[in-house]
Amino acid sequence: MTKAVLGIIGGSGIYDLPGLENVREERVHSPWGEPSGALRIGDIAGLPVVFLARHDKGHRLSPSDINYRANIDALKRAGVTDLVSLSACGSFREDMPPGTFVLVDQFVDRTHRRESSFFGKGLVAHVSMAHPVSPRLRDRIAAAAVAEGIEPKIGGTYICMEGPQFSTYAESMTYKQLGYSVIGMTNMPEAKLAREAEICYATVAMVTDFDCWHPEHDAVTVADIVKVLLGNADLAKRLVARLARDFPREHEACPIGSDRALDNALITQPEARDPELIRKLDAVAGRVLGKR
Ligand SMILES: CSC[C@H]1O[C@H](OP(=O)(O)O)[C@H](O)[C@@H]1O
Ligand SMILES: Nc1ncnc2[nH]cnc12
Repeated sequence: MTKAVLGIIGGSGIYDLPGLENVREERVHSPWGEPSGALRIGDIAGLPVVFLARHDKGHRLSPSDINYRANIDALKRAGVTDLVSLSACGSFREDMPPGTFVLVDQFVDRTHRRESSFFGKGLVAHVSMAHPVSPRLRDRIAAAAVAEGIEPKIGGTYICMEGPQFSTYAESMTYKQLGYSVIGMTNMPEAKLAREAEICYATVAMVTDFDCWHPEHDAVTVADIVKVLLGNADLAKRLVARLARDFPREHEACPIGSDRALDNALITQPEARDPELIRKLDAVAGRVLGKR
């Protein structure tokens, strides 16, 4: 049996988790570089919870500057089994106006200047991303949301753009016509890396705006986003408190195998593996490399 440890990545507007008790700050040194900031490690109602502010305190880091590999590696080292991403996003759907919490089930990755894998030369691995969100974790988030009086939208596609500029009108119209639901700048490669690290991952995409496609709304600005963000952030913190209270204390096996994603993913023969890369993978792939 593995002990459940809930990880929370706070996005824009979420730089702290007030309900966290017995907190200690830990600066984890990762072989993948510097995480966004110190981990805040504590518990909520007895459940171990680890919080990381994606953009760091004061929103110091832009989406392209975040070291996603170091963040996921640090969370893995802290024992995180289940990871919830709290993320601001724009919406392409009338039925998902600002204030809506969308529990997305798909991602499209349009980022192009980020390290997106722990693997590569010296140890090649191909994990499945067909179903990037862990359904059981998402169901638990949905139940916690409902218990807090939030009516989440279940399912949707989050397109991740590079940013930091918002989309052009033509891009926004294209994404809408392609049937995507929401847009943000951070959940990729985060979700890919969580999968490689065998951490169950789910996103609460909190709508702050209609991007720029909507004929009756002005193009998005940071000032508008911040206004909506603060309300969303308060609700998100309540959601997390409820989720933690009701979370099982033993990690539940993921029905789609997110927590065993490396079982059939490594293709490089043992004799062709790079010992230096294997060393760096001690946390992420320790289960299959025999390091943990
Ligand atoms: C402040 S608006 C744009 C910014 O907000 C979102 O961040 P996060 O996903 O960390 O909540 C979006 O992805 C952009 O980084
Ligand atoms: N419209 C938008 N585009 C990209 N990221 C966002 N984050 C919040 N709103 C966004």
